[in-house]
Amino acid sequence: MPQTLVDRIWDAHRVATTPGGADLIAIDRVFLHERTGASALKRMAEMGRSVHDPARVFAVTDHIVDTRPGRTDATLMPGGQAFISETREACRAAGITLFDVDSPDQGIVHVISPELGIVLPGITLVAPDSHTCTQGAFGALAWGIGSSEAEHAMVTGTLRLPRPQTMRVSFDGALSPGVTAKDMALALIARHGAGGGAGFAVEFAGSAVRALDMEARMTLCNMATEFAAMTGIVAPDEAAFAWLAGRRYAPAAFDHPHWATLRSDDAATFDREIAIDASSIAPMVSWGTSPEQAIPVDGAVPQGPARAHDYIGLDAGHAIGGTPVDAAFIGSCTNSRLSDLRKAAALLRGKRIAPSIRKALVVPGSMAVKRAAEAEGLDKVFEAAGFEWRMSGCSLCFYAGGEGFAPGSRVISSTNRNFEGRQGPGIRTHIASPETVAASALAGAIADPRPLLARVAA
Ligand SMILES: CC(C)[C@H](C(=O)O)[C@@H](O)C(=O)O
Ligand code: SF4
Repeated sequence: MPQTLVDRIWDAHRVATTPGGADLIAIDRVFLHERTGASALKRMAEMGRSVHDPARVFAVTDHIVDTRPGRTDATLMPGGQAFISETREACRAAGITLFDVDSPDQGIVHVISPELGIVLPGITLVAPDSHTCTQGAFGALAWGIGSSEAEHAMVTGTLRLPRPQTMRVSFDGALSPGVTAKDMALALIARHGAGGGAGFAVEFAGSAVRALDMEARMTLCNMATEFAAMTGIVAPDEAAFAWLAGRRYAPAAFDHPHWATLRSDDAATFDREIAIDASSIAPMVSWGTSPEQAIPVDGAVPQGPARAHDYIGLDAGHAIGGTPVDAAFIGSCTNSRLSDLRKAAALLRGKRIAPSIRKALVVPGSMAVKRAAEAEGLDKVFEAAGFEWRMSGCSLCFYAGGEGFAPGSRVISSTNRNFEGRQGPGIRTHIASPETVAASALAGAIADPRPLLARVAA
């Protein structure tokens, strides 16, 4: 019978079907971070349970770490210390590889897992973090779980859960210049709702997805959780195999016939199909407090819930372009990889951000991204433009205390979440691509990157 990619990976990992109808699924990798992983390990230790196979479990400190240059244990974020020391102790006791704050491999969990070749096509990978879906870009079934499920996965090597429904989102046609994977994700969520993917594992397909490089596919899959989907996945192709080959935990080559089977059959049927014309998408920016409240950057704020208008301070009918911003943030597991930084730097080269911008940060997704960017001189471009150049971590994607934007700030941000208080109490977040963040930082107001791109290209 013709199968979807998700069903194929599911069936290959199904250990049993339980009486309630849920399946017991073999879990190939678990990735922990200090914010949610330490507690899982601690509870396991208290109950006298041990990790089934420590070689399949990895951990990183990324969420509540200082990202200022020269960070040490003494400069750890307030609130982060306990999580970090518990993670260190628990990983040591359990024999789990930890990429700690001082490791050259440190970075945001979903950035370093692909970089190190820990995620692989066709595997199941879980992490107690909602953006684990990022890693579906490589054709893995990768999804976010809770801490207690993480305990179950570590102790038993399995998880019990119902088979998700399948959805295919096809983007066909060509993206216009200046339109990115971030805009594809925001357009999907704006058109079909922040709850549109609930209950589904979403396969992203179509010529516009095939045309994306691996880093852009990660951006697209990253936002599957903002669509309420269990996960996002892209069928792995030569681009995926080439990107992973030779990485530390990956096989040297992907030439076994098995790898070629990781796709949906032509005749496979999905529980739901959505088709989007990629050429209809413009650079997007969120105007409100949900990712579905996103509009083309040259559009006007529509009528939405009163509470969203009040929080964000923008009325219906207001042109979003030209809205003054106080801060700019380039980073997060959505958009902090080398290609993201290159694209933002290309717009900022030789220019200065507006004097009204009070805080502007570039936070590379990993120390490896940071080194690669520095080797190309991107750090100097950002600093000359007025951005701070940071160490890697989640930073102000996620207000973890200890560092914040000035009270009341309106931030243009390459992150994935814009709910009330996400980047700090009262902070108003507009999510967009790194290109739109760069253009807006230069203008001191939300700005369309396309005119600037055209000038840079000329
Ligand atoms: C801290 C963690 C549990 C959280 C998540 O799961 O998403 C964080 O990464 C986030 O983005 O809000
Ligand atoms: S970068 Fe932001 S969204 Fe991604 S894992 Fe960290 S806190 Fe979550």
